[in-house]
Amino acid sequence: MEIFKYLETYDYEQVVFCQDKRSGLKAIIAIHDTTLGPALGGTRMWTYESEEAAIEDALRLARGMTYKNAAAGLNLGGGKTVIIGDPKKDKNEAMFRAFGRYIQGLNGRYITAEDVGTTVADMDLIHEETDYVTGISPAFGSSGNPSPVTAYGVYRGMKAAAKAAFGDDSLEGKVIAVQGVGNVAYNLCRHLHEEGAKLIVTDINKEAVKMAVDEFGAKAVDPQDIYGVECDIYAPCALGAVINDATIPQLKARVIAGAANNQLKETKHGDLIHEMGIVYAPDYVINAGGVINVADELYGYNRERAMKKVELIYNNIEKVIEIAKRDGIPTYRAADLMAEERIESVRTSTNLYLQNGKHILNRRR
Ligand SMILES: NC(=O)C1=CN([C@@H]2O[C@H](COP(=O)(O)OP(=O)(O)OC[C@H]3O[C@@H](n4cnc5c(N)ncnc54)[C@H](O)[C@@H]3O)[C@@H](O)[C@H]2O)C=CC1
Ligand SMILES: O=C(O)CCC(=O)C(=O)O
Repeated sequence: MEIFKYLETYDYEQVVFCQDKRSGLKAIIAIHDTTLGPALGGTRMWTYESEEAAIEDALRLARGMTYKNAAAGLNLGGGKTVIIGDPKKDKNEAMFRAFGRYIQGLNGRYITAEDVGTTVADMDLIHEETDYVTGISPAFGSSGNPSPVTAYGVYRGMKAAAKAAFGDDSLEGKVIAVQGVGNVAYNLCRHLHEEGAKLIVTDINKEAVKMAVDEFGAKAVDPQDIYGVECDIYAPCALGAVINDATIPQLKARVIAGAANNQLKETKHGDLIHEMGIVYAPDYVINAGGVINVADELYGYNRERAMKKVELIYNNIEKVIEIAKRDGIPTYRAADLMAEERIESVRTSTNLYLQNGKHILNRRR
């Protein structure tokens, strides 16, 4: 990988490699863009096939956070961390504390939170060493696990996408194929079940599937079969790149709306599903509930205020669909335009010199 060429192409600011051999920490912090404010994005712990795959994931996810935070109207830039390792076997206190010290060393340029493979308990350990962490225990006056809030945002966004496809935002009786029944999707399934949707689920974790079958009357299918099931809505809620050359020909859904980050393998796949008339709720717009929730901690966490902002994901998805219709472009492109326009407008206003400008974290202390 020609790293500087890649950084230049997508305009990344900074990449930090963190190594601590006593605890086994191997982490990559990627900071994409801090025009709007400090880079906020979670920490993913995963067993990567190669170091290159880990770097690529960190970079892609960090850039996604720039767009997610901008589109959600947050005064935050985009960043993300990946820790290379097995979240079931390789975690220890020293690892997260060492990682916390690396974050502290960035002096507020990057703020972390949970992502796949990390938990509130891990954030609490990071918090021993740095202020620049969100999603810590409610006992610290914090917001806790962001997943249920992300799920609520996905549910709201799915309704807006359903309205565009079916003329009505009710999900009652709709058949919804949910891929991955993890922290977010379990909570999403609960909302969908409560509204009377019929669920088809899959997961590589059999216990997760069993829970959805037992609690929500879901029908279970094997992981490779989820793409081709007869359904109204496909909700990708596991890992990324699931909308690709191999899966698109199998899809029967009229709507794609799910929690996973980086759902499109490449932008051409966003063009393809647009041509097929599928209403795609762009991943980083619909799954912003978690970051909206953790970002509220920077103002002194208020659950009610955070949930009100998350409700607006419905309106944001409607807005993206409107821009797409107006300009005759796919929704993923409309979302990018919305985010890019906001970043550019703020970049222009920050040209004005201001001594000791107001900093978002000042409000927290
Ligand atoms: N947790 C949050 O608040 C947020 C999560 N996201 C994204 O949403 C997605 C899900 O996140 P979480 O629920 O927190 O993660 P999770 O790790 O709790 O759940 C993911 C689930 O997907 C399953 N899975 C993995 N590979 C699979 C495959 N090939 N087929 C079927 N199932 C598979 C796993 O067994 C697991 O149950 C991720 O892409 C994450 O980045 C995005 C925004 C916020
Ligand atoms: O929701 C979170 O835990 C933090 C933000 C984030 O990393 C994400 O939205 O992917």
